[in-house]
Amino acid sequence: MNIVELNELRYRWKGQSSDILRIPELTITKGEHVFLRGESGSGKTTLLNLLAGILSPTEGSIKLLEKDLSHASSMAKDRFRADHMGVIFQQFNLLPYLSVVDNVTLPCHFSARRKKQAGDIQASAIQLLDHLQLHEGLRKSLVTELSVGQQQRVAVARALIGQPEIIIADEPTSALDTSTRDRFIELLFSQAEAQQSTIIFVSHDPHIAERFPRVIELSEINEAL
Ligand SMILES: Nc1ncnc2c1ncn2[C@@H]1O[C@H](COP(=O)(O)OP(=O)(O)OP(=O)(O)O)[C@@H](O)[C@H]1O
Repeated sequence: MNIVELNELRYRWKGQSSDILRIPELTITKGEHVFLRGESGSGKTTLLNLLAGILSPTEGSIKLLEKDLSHASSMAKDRFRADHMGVIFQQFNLLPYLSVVDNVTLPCHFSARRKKQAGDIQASAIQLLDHLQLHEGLRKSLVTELSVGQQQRVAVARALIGQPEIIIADEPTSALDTSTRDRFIELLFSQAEAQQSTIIFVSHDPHIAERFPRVIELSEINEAL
């Protein structure tokens, strides 16, 4: 099954005279772990935002799970993201006034599908946090009391809860030391494999790229560069 299908995709920022992205074709299939590589400013985050439905293509189509979402309303895209995507961005977008566990269970409050798949959402959050080796004593803490590396793990648990089909991660390991980074990747992979999720991962770290079975060089698929 194709999880992502791009066709003749173009994206141009408002006020710019040229496209930042022009991708004739890209297909990512179920369960693939894909690493997206490219120079700073080449459009990696822009592409992830298009996939996540935060931006809309200037031209062309984006199909996710075989549904064409290019011209869907923002509400429909928000719904789709809540139901089918776990997103980890550079700024983790954790809610400062909620505890660690409540941040992790958040997607289940926006998506009945994710809630159903998680089952007991508190237990599911705790299980994910345990897998990610977040100290038990921190579960009830506010996320503002956590180190950046600990916050990254909370963001990962939140992305994985309720078994979304697509995990999108933009530089999620930038604040981790090498051993925590390696453990983080192991856990992301094993969790994604257990739930058959597709991963699309952006990072500047060449050691992480080595771990991915498929590396996409943005310059090779993007004719706008
Ligand atoms: N909100 C915006 N409005 C206008 N231009 C933008 C906006 N966000 C990004 N850009 C431009 O789009 C281009 C691609 O940016 P993007 O963040 O996608 O690159 P990137 O490959 O993720 O870079 P990095 O590796 O440094 O994070 C840059 O030239 C940037 O200036």
